[in-house]
Amino acid sequence: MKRKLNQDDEPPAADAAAVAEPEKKKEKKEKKEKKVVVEEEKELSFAELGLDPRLVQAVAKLGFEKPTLVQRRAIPLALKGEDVLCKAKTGSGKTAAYVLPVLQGVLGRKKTDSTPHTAGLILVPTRELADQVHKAIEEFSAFCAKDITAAKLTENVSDAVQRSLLANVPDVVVSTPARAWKSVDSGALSLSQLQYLVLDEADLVLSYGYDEDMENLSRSMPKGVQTTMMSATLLSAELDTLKGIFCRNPTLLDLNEEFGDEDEKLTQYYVRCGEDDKWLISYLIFKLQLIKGPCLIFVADIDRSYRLKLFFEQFSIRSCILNSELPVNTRIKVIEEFNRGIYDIIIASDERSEVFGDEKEEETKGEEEEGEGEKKKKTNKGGRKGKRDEEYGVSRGIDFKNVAAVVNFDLPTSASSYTHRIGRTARAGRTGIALSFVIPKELFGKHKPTSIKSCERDEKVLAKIVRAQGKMNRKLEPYNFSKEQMEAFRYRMNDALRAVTKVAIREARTRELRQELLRSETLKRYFEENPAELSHLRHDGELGHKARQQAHLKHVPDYLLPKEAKKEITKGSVGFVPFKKVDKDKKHKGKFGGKGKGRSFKVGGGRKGDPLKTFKVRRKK
Ligand SMILES: Nc1ncnc2c1ncn2[C@@H]1O[C@H](COP(=O)(O)OP(=O)(O)OP(=O)(O)O)[C@@H](O)[C@H]1O
Repeated sequence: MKRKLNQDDEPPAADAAAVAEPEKKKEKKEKKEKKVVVEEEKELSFAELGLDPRLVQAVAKLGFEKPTLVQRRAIPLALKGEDVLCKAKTGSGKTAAYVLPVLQGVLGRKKTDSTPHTAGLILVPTRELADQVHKAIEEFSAFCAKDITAAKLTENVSDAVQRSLLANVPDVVVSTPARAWKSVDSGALSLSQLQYLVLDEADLVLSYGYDEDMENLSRSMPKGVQTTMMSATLLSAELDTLKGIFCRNPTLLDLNEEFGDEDEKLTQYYVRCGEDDKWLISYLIFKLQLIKGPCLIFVADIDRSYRLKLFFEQFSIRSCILNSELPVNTRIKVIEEFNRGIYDIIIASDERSEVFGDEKEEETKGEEEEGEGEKKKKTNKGGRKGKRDEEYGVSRGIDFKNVAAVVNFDLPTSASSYTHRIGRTARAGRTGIALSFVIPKELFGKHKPTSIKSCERDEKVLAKIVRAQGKMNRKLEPYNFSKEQMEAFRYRMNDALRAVTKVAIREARTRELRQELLRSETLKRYFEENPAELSHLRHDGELGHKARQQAHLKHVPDYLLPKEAKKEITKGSVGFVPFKKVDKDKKHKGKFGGKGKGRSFKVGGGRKGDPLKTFKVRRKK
């Protein structure tokens, strides 16, 4: 925050001599503070932050013209050797803010000391995030030749492969705490000469059931390791815990407070509606393309994600699924391909509350208590279930590119989950929309087939979300759909819902899993040899073998569309949404402009060239 100098505090003349000395000091201090302001206004370049020219060259290649606020503030502190605890909004560029100083440190050491040792450890809560951070390190060190090596420990490889990876003594290691500790414990990774420790999504790293691993790791590190911790949502109690474990005397940067109205690029809406209405509205939004561009839909659990996908398939709306059951390679590839513009819709199950069922209440309670008392330390060890990957997560830290909208089909159970989910859009200064469905208390449980337990507290959670967003100078606005016009589509929605039975969901879930496992393992080698062919493996194909197919639902007949012009949901469009599509090119695009146009995906040679086709045939034999 830019500080104003107070010029009204002139001391009385008689006291002037007595205060002369402190005054001088005060002036000096004020000058110093002023300098900070001037520097801020000047908006230093990456080079002016004191970074190595090779790193500056790399960020330039990535198209980063100037450092973001968090980079301007955190990088100089880290370069000075200070511990930093930083709270800055989602998508504000925290990755570069902590990676660049670590790389700079490694480069600096290599000038005088060429003995190999792991100098930097970056801990993240999920494997998806580890993959992303590892890629960022590779990009930022693109001009450092072989001076910087990095490894991630989150791949599905055997212990032997992991060992050989670490035998090369990478300068920087990216991992989840559990995998880092496993490697340290087995002797494959040595932290004895560690200089830099980073905890990204620091609050989650601690609350994910990693506390024991973190304590073990902290005991394996030398004293005086420089520590940086980042998150968009750090509570004061969490900060205290983190400080207690790792930091000497950290500098706290709370940049969320410096974020003004005028910087806001995210528009947030919520829709209060019945349990079945959200299926109806979602059908209309996506069939009539009221939201344009790539979209992320969050649902409460895995079954729900398949249900929504199968429901959409009834209307020929294509989507991909992300959940913790899918192999990590598939998950990472879906994210990559979404970022390349291959898919329009991802349905992600945000299972943190499902996997750590017991924690859910505690988390919400903790937020209620925020500011009043200590947030309880979470213990998640007991809550883990089934074969799901405990290190799965896509609402935290993942840099989905160009997401036009985040739809909270099911509202999360806490305000901080909401902040991270909606943070997948409006990143890096872009605009975006968040739309959340909220089930009012009086409508909860009224439509049994679509009712889920987590929505019972929607109203309470919404109140917390509004408060938490308010603290960041953000607001949510109500969005109303015209009930009358929606009604015309209700019977189609009911037809589709009826076709998506529990059996169909179970079958789709098993089938998808089997298929992805097979693709992931069997085809791995083939695609390693033929990387260009990877794009043949689409993840938004149809699952609906068992779901009754109803051709009439695939199109929207003219008579159903109201006369008013169709308007897409955009910033500032609060209130009534008429549905008719105005599209001059309608004739050329098919009656209702079907999915896939604009972001069309074409693989060389169509189905003929699709290796999966042959693969499938072989499997059937
Ligand atoms: N200085 C910059 N100029 C332009 N783009 C940038 C700059 N710094 C980062 N970006 C881009 O901004 C996007 C968001 O960055 P990043 O993922 O580091 O955000 P974050 O603050 O870590 O978000 P989250 O809280 O969700 O983890 C990325 O696509 C990144 O490439």
